Amino acid sequence: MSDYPAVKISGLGFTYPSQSGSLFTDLNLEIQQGERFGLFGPNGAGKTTLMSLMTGLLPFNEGIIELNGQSIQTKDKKINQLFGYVPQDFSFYDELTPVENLEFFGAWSGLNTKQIKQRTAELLDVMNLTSVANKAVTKFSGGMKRRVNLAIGVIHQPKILFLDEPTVGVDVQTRHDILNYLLQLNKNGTTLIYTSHQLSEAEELCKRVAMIDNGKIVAHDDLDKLLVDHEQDGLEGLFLNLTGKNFSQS
Ligand SMILES: Nc1ncnc2c1ncn2[C@@H]1O[C@H](COP(=O)(O)OP(=O)(O)OP(=O)(O)O)[C@@H](O)[C@H]1O
Repeated sequence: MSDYPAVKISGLGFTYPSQSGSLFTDLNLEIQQGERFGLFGPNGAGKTTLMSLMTGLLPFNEGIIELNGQSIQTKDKKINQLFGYVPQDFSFYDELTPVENLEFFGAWSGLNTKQIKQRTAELLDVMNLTSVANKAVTKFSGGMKRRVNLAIGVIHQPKILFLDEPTVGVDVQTRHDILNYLLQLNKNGTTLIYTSHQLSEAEELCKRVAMIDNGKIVAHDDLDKLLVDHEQDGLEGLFLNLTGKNFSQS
């Protein structure tokens, strides 16, 4: 494991071209190796945008974002192999089967044929998708699609995994299975960087959190410590205390 933080953001500035003001100004954040880190905030706070910046999907001009000590702005393909991204919107090809999707994204992330075959079989099993492995994803339920989305994000065994609302629209059993899988990945050394509006799930998964409001980080610490410091017994109260906004309405 390297000595670098998993993520280091220094002096980040970002403005959407269509917006008048900056969303982020001089934003700084460090996430250490092996953390289970949650990024929370009201609708429009900037969580998805920050994920897109950390994963290089959105370009920026001000500041530096490093993953394991490497700038995300480098053109080196190795940095893409370092992290996985499970976006809120499904990122697979609907008309393809889970096997075809995993083969495609496995090759895209640099795996060889043997590795792709092995990882595809493993992930179909772990995600309980073996019986539908050769059926087009378009006919799947929301929960099955979430599992395909997650499998694609982890096919290359990334060291850092970004997850944007990975359990939206899934049933209790699927949520439980996904959370257990993520905890297992973290035990084996994967850094998890997660955002969600499911607070009970977040409390279960995240050890360290940052609260973001209007593009500013208003708190960043161990979840347990923040709860004690702000005399709260859960993320819902903490959120209200820090942002003045009700999470369930955000
Ligand atoms: N493509 C875009 N072009 C212009 N403005 C955008 C774009 N995407 C997001 N924004 C604006 O940037 C701000 C942050 O949005 P973002 O989606 O990052 O928030 P969020 O915290 O992820 O919200 P949510 O909880 O609703 O997913 C909002 O004011 C939003 O309107």
